[in-house]
Order: sequence, then structure tokens, then C-alpha cells
Amino acid sequence: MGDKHSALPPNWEVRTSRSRNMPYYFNKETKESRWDPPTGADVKKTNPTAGKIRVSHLLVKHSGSRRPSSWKQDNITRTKEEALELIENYQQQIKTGITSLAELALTESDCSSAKHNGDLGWFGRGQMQPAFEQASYALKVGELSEPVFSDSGIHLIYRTG
Ligand SMILES: O=C(CCc1ccccc1)N[C@H](Cc1nc2ccccc2[nH]1)C(=O)O
Repeated sequence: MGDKHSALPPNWEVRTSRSRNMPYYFNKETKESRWDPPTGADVKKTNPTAGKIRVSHLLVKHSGSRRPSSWKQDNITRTKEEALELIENYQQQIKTGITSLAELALTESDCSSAKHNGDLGWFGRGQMQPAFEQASYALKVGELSEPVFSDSGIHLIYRTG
């Protein structure tokens, strides 16, 4: 990449400078312009979500959770088995189309992300608990996970980006 005739990275285009009567390169996303063709390194710089994914999740905590407390309940005493029954019930409601994960997370999730419909934003490798990361990266965009067990409790994960 980088020679004058190869395809340009995403968001870059060739324009002609009228004052110098010569081509220059313009990035429509960052509005950057330059005389030299952009290289692969430039793509990394202008693509902040490269390698990252975005998910929403619904967390049901239980008495064995790392922090058995949430915005919903000061002291969470349900058992792991009871938490799994709740998660499986939510999973069915979402799969049958009765409701969505975003809608359920708002009232039912034990994570503070509940107020954002469970949205965790963009994250890369090494930022979330391993089991959560593994399950999230295994999803295609628009896919719902099976119940995922982490130190925080039991999650349903829906990949959005
Ligand atoms: O760690 C947080 C906050 C997560 C968050 C990220 C980005 C935006 C908003 C919230 N909340 C924990 C529960 C929890 N444990 C998790 C483990 C993996 C992913 C999300 C999780 N949420 C808790 O409340 O104990």
C-alpha cells in the first residue's frame, strides 16, 4: 500500500490541488489532507475501533458473585441456580421476540450498564474478564450468546458492533 496506483485505505480519496495543479490525498472522516499517499499505518491511526467490538449485556448476579450487590438490590442472596433460571427465562423471551435484551437489561440487569440498556461500548482484547471476552468475540454482530458465567455472575451478551 502507499504506491500511487494501489487502492486507497477506507475514507481516503485523491483530490487535485488547483494552486499547485497536482494530486493530494484527503481523508473524508478525519478531514486530513497530505501530499503523500496514505499507508497501512495510517489506517490503524484513523480507525479507532480497529480490532474492537461492542456488546450489550444483561447480568444476573448471585450470592457467589464477586460483588453480590447492585443498583437493584443491596444484598443479592439468590443462588447460582436461581440466577441461571432467570437468565434462561430472559433468553427465551428474547429468542421468541417477546422483548429485546436492551429492553430487559434496563430493568433486570444487575450491572450499572443497565441504565444504558446494557451497552458496554467498544472494547478490545484484555479489557474484560476472560470468559466474557471469549464469549463476546465468538459472536457475530446481531447474535445473542448462551448464558455466560463470569466472576460477576451470569450474563446474556448481544453483539452490536
Ligand atoms: O464492572 C461493571 C461496570 C461495567 C460497565 C462497563 C462499561 C459501561 C458501564 C458499565 N459492573 C459490575 C458488573 C459487571 N461485571 C462484568 C463483567 C464483564 C462485563 C461487564 C460486567 N459488568 C458491577 O456493577 O458489579
